Amino acid sequence: MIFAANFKMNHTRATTKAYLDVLAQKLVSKCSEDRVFIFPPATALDRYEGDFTIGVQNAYMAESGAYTGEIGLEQLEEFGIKTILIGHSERRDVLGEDQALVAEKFAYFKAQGFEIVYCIGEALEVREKGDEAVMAHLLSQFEGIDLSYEKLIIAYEPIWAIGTGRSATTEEISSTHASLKEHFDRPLLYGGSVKPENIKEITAIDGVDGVLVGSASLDVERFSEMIFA
Ligand SMILES: O=C[C@H](O)COP(=O)(O)O
Repeated sequence: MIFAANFKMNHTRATTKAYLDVLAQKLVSKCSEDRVFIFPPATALDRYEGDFTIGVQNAYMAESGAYTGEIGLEQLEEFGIKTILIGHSERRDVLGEDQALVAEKFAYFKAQGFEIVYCIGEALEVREKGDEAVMAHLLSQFEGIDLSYEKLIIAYEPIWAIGTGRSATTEEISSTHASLKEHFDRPLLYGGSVKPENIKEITAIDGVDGVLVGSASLDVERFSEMIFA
């Protein structure tokens, strides 16, 4: 099982270090088959000791250059970062990344051999149109994406479940994951209001290979509770 924490724009360099010091101790007794990813804010990127992988939430598709405000390969290499989130709904809807840009980022970091957690998800108005509309939308988010890439992990995150405290139902997760898995043979995570109270139910669903957690990952005790649930 994969447990991924996306801090988004939360935590500082100091609080991330304190968090990871505690997490590293807890993960000494982690199940060997499980993997833990932490995506902290860019200011907290560093080399840390512990049985987890540090990933970057976003980066520009270049080694370095005149890209004000961005970080690229040169900055990631300083800390040995080789894992990246791409296509998160907040990058798409809040920061305005269209499918063409998301696919360009994917191609660049794939070429650099990065492990990529690629995010897809539909808005409530799409969900309300039914399963066919949901799948049509989700599959459109694979345009330009190599689904056979061996370092690809996919995260299905219904936008209407992100940060709302209301996750998708077991049936919604099960049916959507089953339909998605007809299109690729890669690990598929669920994200959207995952928390200690629902982690067991969600990770027990066939077709769920792990979770991508936002809000409930910000506290190391709650995130650890999910890993050891
Ligand atoms: O990347 C994480 C997802 O956006 C889920 O966030 P959430 O757990 O706060 O709903």
